[in-house]
Amino acid sequence: MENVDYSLYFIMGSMNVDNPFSILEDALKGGITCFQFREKGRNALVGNEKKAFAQSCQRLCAQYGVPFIVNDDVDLAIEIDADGVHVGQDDACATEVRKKIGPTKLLGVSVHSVEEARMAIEAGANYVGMGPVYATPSKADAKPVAGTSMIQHVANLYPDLPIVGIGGIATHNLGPVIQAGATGVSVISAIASAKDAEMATADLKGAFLQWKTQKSTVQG
Ligand SMILES: Cc1ncc(COP(=O)(O)OP(=O)(O)O)c(N)n1
Ligand SMILES: Cc1nc(C(=O)O)sc1CCOP(=O)(O)O
Ligand SMILES: [Mg+2]
Repeated sequence: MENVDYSLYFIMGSMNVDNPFSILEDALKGGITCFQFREKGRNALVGNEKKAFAQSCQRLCAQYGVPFIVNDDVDLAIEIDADGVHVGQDDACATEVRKKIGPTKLLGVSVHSVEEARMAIEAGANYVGMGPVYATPSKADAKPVAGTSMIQHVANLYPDLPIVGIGGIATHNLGPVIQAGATGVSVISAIASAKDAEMATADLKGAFLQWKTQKSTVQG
């Protein structure tokens, strides 16, 4: 899959939200550019229920031309022919995942250092996720807050590597993430916990475009 737009990357599962399917639909209407199906933790669906829900989200994403990426579960991603898979440092080995999914599916890898970024590139990652930039309410086992300095470091070293900032990102604090060199931002709660998910998505998109324009104007 080529020319993926990572600018506004929404992550969600069925846990902790009342109507995940309608939130996803609102997020798609509002303009998300990538979606990650992240079904894990307490109250997460398993087995056939998980697969059926994943497939309904996948069909919806396809209607909007938005890539559908599965978190952690490489076998599910292959079984339902998802557009890609995202793995962290404690998940399946990225090199092995690339071998399993083949050359065309998207591979995202969470990284926290230059060395992890280098290894992700070697493994054939299409993009990396870097966080938590800010404190996050959505991941109990998140690493300590990292800010934006490592994003800036990795972006300078690997200018062609798409970087998605993640963790506590919202409209009001998205600017420094883009200024540091991130290609896009990934969010859960800024959309999933919003009163109006479509409007929240449109606001995030507007803020992203504003900061991106400002960055390219300054860079010339
Ligand atoms: C885009 C993106 N970046 C980072 C992560 C975190 O992945 P991981 O460290 O494997 O943690 P879990 O999400 O699996 O709990 C991500 N999912 N997406
Ligand atoms: C899934 C995930 N991964 C993180 C990381 O730092 O790797 S932070 C995170 C949760 C992001 O949710 P919210 O936008 O609500 O903070
Ligand atoms: Mg993971």
